[in-house]
Amino acid sequence: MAQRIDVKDLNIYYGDFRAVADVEMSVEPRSVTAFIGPSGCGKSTFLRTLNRMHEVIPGARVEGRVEIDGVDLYAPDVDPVAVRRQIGMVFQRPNPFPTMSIADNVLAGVRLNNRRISKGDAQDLVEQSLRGANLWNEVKDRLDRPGSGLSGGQQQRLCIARAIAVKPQVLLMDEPCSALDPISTLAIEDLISELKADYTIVIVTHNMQQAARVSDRTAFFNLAGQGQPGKLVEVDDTSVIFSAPREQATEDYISGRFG
Ligand SMILES: Nc1ncnc2c1ncn2[C@@H]1O[C@H](COP(=O)(O)OP(=O)(O)OP(=O)(O)O)[C@@H](O)[C@H]1O
Repeated sequence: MAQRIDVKDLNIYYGDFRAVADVEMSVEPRSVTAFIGPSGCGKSTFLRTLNRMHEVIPGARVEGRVEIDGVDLYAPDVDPVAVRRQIGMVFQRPNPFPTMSIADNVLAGVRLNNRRISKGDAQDLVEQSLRGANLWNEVKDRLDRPGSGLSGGQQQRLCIARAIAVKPQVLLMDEPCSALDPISTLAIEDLISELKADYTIVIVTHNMQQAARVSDRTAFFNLAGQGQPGKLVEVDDTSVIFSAPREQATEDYISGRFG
């Protein structure tokens, strides 16, 4: 299921404003890549171009290429809805459908995709996805209760279960732990490490320890100045970024000198 991502000469705009400039990078299948950098440097914007969510905003567009296993996501014959199905996204705040049951929350994406599914298959998929998200044991006796009755950390794992139920090839996570307590955060981090066996994962995080704990590769983004676009400064193995980065700006950021 996991796939490779190659980004080539990508420029990202909101109307006339170029928010991110000239990104070139690759993400290996079955790996976790963390995006780090100061606020406003374009990490979330860039993440959203990897499943064509960026262009949902009026006036927003990209130039350049994002290839998934060599296929350009932005080619004219590519259906953006199909792209968003292949490439799942988990957001900062857990966003289960509050009145929908836990089981129906897991199936929500599958149903939105108009996939017909028998009752038995649906039950299997609910179990498999909740197990995949390390949530099954906590909710198996209350699958018909509303998703909003879960704790924040459980809700976030429910959202991950919903994302993996559609069997995506890539999972994008935009600060998935920022609204969670430390125990739930560790649960999500463990889960990310397990999911890496099947998925290509990209995570935006403000938490440097988290980047160091969960990711194989880290990409550092920065702003050249006010009103300037964000740029990818360097991407390397996480151990290298945190011990011997090539760029002074990276060193300054990870050592807490700015950002
Ligand atoms: N919907 C939008 N319309 C116009 N400009 C936007 C929009 N969303 C973000 N921007 C701008 O794009 C730039 C990058 O923002 P983005 O949210 O991607 O940065 P970020 O690195 O993820 O920041 P943070 O760490 O604070 O979440 C910023 O200048 C921001 O103001």
